[in-house]
Amino acid sequence: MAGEKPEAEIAYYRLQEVAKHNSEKDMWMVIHERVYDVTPFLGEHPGGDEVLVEQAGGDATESFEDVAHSMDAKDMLKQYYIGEVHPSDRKEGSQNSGSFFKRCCSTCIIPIMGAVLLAVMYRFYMAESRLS
Ligand code: HEM
Repeated sequence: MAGEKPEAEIAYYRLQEVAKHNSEKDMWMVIHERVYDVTPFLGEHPGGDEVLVEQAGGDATESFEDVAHSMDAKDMLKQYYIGEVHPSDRKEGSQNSGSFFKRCCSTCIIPIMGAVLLAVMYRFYMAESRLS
């Protein structure tokens, strides 16, 4: 599977490079920070060529997700995978960017802070009720 390639084998592309491949003879696009060469898919896409042409050379993540493509469609992406967006061009907070630790921290910090606050309040409450 694409995401399982060892780090050294992964090809990284700058968005500037992806943008050059924007014709019907040579069409790349980005979906979730991954780069796909969809040239062979033109003429085969059940949603038509027009929508692909509109996204040619750009980031098609939003339009791809807006259509709520099936699992089969998501599986098909693998066939066209050629590499990843260069880390310097990734959007902050995107699904595929940042380390696991960074992503986990940003989602876990609020519940953890809430739990700590509750524990402190509980201890304070217990100490008060023992005094009275
Ligand atoms: C390589 C990328 C893409 C693949 C592999 C792909 C695959 C597919 C497949 C298999 C379908 C049939 C329905 C399904 O199984 O979900 C479909 C439908 C469709 N796709 Fe894509 N698609 C891609 C990119 C896009 C993009 C960038 C758009 C932009 C809007 C798009 C728009 C649509 C539309 C409008 C339909 C028709 C939905 C319907 O009739 O219900 N697709 N696509």
